[in-house]
Amino acid sequence: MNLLVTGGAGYIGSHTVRALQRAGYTVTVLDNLSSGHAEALPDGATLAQVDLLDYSAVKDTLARVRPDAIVHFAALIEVGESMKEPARYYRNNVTGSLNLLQANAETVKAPIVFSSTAAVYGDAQSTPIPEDAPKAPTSVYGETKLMTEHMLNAFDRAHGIRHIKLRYFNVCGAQPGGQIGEDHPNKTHLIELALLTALGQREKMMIFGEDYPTPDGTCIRDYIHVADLADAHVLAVKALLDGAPSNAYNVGLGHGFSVRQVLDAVDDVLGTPLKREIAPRRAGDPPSLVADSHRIQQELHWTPQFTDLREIIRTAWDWHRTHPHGFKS
Ligand SMILES: NC(=O)c1ccc[n+]([C@@H]2O[C@H](COP(=O)([O-])OP(=O)(O)OC[C@H]3O[C@@H](n4cnc5c(N)ncnc54)[C@H](O)[C@@H]3O)[C@@H](O)[C@H]2O)c1
Ligand SMILES: O=c1ccn([C@@H]2O[C@H](COP(=O)(O)OP(=O)(O)O[C@H]3O[C@H](CO)[C@H](O)[C@H](O)[C@H]3O)[C@@H](O)[C@H]2O)c(=O)[nH]1
Repeated sequence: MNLLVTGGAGYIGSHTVRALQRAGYTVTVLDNLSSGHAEALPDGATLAQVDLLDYSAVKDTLARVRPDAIVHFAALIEVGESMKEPARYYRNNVTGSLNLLQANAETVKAPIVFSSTAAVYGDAQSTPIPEDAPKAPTSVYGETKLMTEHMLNAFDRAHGIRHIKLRYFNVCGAQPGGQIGEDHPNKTHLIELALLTALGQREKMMIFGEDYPTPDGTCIRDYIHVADLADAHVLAVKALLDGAPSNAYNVGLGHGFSVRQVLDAVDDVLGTPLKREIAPRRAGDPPSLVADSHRIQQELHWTPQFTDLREIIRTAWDWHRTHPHGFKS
């Protein structure tokens, strides 16, 4: 079976491409390498260096590869940046996704697994958050993902193209063995920044807000290991290829950790405390996002292997200390 993976040269994509290959799929990656790395691709994966904003190139790639299913990761991903540069986010994430959906509808009509996000829920009214909770993104990034979800629904209704939306919570860690890991050009993710601070590349860790309505005043998130998330994609692809109807699944562990608790866990793994400073809130950040992931566990039989935050951080640390400058190390 042939798969097209958009954004497969990125952090989550490159882990998932490997998991899909291990499950027996042949993978072509469509990526413009704006934040991904050709070096992150494993042997056997073919790279089509194409921008999703180039409609005819996307359509040509689909017509040539003729995938049985598509996994769609390609996007800009930063909550804070999306508030400052909304046009770039709407164009890349919404128009880019629309190009993919329309080109697919005009060619192979392959089912799609889509990278959605906990950010579609915004300020959640209850926690943990089930899939049918109200969607009210607090960031442009979250809005672009919710708009893409709506487009997927419309293409199912109009063209019978099925999809699975995977709403990831906070993805972290690295493939055990230290060969690939997180290397975003702009470093914004909490754990990646903390570990780069430990390597001396940053002076201190900033805590963005300590006046949130949470027990210690800092934001709460649900941290999931990238290898477990990659497995969720393999299960979603299999389900679609077996004829499953469209659906949405949260992917998280169901445990919330505050920014302070995450930094405490990083200190434990490093065996030494990082310097911390309180900074103002970052625009667009909801106070708490914790997943109710029962649906994917029950329906797709997803079972996370990494359930201990310190163990997850240790896998990320193995990657960063052996690749202090990412793929350029
Ligand atoms: N990292 C997280 O914690 C997290 C959480 C929830 C959802 N997500 C979603 O998961 C997906 C992957 O995230 P990631 O952390 O691996 O990010 P990433 O930046 O490492 O990967 C994104 C990939 O998409 C490519 N890309 C971006 N725009 C493109 C375009 N117009 N055409 C072709 N390729 C393009 C980039 O070059 C990159 O390889 C994204 O859709 C993101 O929104 C990530
Ligand atoms: O130096 C830092 C970096 C982050 N934070 C805080 O740590 C928490 C986590 O921030 P991240 O940037 O690591 O992750 P986000 O929750 O902002 O976003 C991530 O998870 C979301 C889903 O929950 C989205 O999908 C998004 O793509 C992905 O980047 C937030 O409260 C943030 O304000 C800090 O205090 N200091």
